[in-house]
Amino acid sequence: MFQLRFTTLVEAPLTVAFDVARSLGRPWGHPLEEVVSERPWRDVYRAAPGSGWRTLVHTRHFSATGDGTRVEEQLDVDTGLGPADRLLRRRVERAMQAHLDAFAAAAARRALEVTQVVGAALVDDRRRVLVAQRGSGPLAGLWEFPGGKVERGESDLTALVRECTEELGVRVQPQGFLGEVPLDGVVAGGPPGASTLRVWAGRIVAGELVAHEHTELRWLAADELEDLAWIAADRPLLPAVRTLLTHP
Ligand SMILES: Nc1nc2c([nH]c(=O)n2[C@H]2C[C@H](O)[C@@H](COP(=O)(O)OP(=O)(O)OP(=O)(O)O)O2)c(=O)[nH]1
Repeated sequence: MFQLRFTTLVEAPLTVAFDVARSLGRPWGHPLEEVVSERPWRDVYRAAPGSGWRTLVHTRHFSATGDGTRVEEQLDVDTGLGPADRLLRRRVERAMQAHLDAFAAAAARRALEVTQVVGAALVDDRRRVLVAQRGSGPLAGLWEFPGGKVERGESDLTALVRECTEELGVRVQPQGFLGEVPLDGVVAGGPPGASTLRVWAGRIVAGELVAHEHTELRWLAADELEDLAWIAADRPLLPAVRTLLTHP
């Protein structure tokens, strides 16, 4: 019996890392059956009963970070053949390393096809967050984090600073990463994984706030977050914003 763990940081949003991992399969020939699939957070596969393995379970966790998606994998293997486990372990380890390098490269390539939106949860000295009401388009009237689409060749944080200057007339300093949500079908329709929103905490460091593109700007305290008419896709990020405001 042995257990192997691998951690890979992939320069791609969650949905892309998850979908590419699944399309690549695994570096061994034995077919596995899926027992859990929670896109884009987690999946678990195991060798089917009767396949000859006493245990073969492959668990993957995907989590968003400021630098991309962290993929944590665990393999639990028992051939039931004692010493054969040791040989197998070395082979699986080598095969997995090469496989994970290829996975990271493939996911980074696929990420280039995704529309990435960045948002800023800007916090003031009174522990309030700035929210903005969209003025036009299908989401007009709903509230969001200031921000916008990352342009080709631009980093997420460069885009965040640029968008805040364009939309609000201020210079912001991004701080900790707050989270990521899929925007499938929200930005431009498109297939699952076609767009994502990644949000950072931040502060205004220069300039006077002006709503250049939004109908209205508001500063909200933690207990006012829930009642706002948010773009629905943003709601899963609210607990992290609340934590930011209550435990700075
Ligand atoms: N800025 C922002 N956009 C969001 C949020 N939630 C959400 O679904 N979106 C969607 C709305 C839009 O479809 C898309 C962002 O596009 P945008 O039109 O603001 O981007 P942009 O400023 O780069 O505009 P453009 O160049 O396409 O005109 O992401 C959010 O919290 N903030």
